[in-house]
Amino acid sequence: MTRVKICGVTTRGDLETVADAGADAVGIICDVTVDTPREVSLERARDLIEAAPPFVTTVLVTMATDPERTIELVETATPDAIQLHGEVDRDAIDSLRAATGVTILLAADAEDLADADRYDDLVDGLVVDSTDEDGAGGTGETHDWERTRTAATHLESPVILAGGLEPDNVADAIRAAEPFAVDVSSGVEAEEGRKDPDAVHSFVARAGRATTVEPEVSPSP
Ligand SMILES: O=C(O)c1ccccc1NCC(=O)[C@H](O)[C@H](O)COP(=O)(O)O
Repeated sequence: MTRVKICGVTTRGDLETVADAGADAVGIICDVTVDTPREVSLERARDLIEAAPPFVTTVLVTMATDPERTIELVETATPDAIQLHGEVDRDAIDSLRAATGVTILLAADAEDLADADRYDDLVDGLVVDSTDEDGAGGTGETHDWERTRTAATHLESPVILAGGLEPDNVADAIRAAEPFAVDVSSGVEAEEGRKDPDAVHSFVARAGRATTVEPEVSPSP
């Protein structure tokens, strides 16, 4: 079963929608260097993370790279995991892990999977995404899912497929890339920064129904 993360939640109502739809994880975006309607303050991030029900993994998504700041984000907002975008050095990841023990996900540019190889031994998961020149996500752009599948065959870390996914393409993406999880942000929005409940439910249901294994055909009697 492919897991599902719904990213860019900004309100308690949308958090409820995501949990009701049966998503495995929710992403809350905080401290990014790009202008996005999905960014919330650290206080709001902490509030949303506290409000998340049990069994929904909370992921703080950030472009902060300085270890002191990432440690502060984790200690204040107390997410289950942190997702790092942008130029992050290995020592910064080591410091963050040593100080907090938090699960660490790293966004890797789907067009250049060198970072995925370089950080594979250091992180707990790799988000293969269509990032912009600053390393930000939320682009709404798809990439070559077959290439992600090929890369994933030699990566140790679980691969989370992101970038331009939506209810109508998520099942095809899962079949093509065979990821550990899928991640969506703009593809389930009603307007910038607000989720569309129907799209969230449909995305989770279609991801759940998608299978990477061909169904067995019973022999005819
Ligand atoms: O979504 C954003 O606006 C964003 C901004 C800066 C850094 C990361 C961001 N999103 C991270 C995610 O995990 C998104 O779900 C992922 O990039 C996929 O986005 P989309 O293509 O819109 O589904």
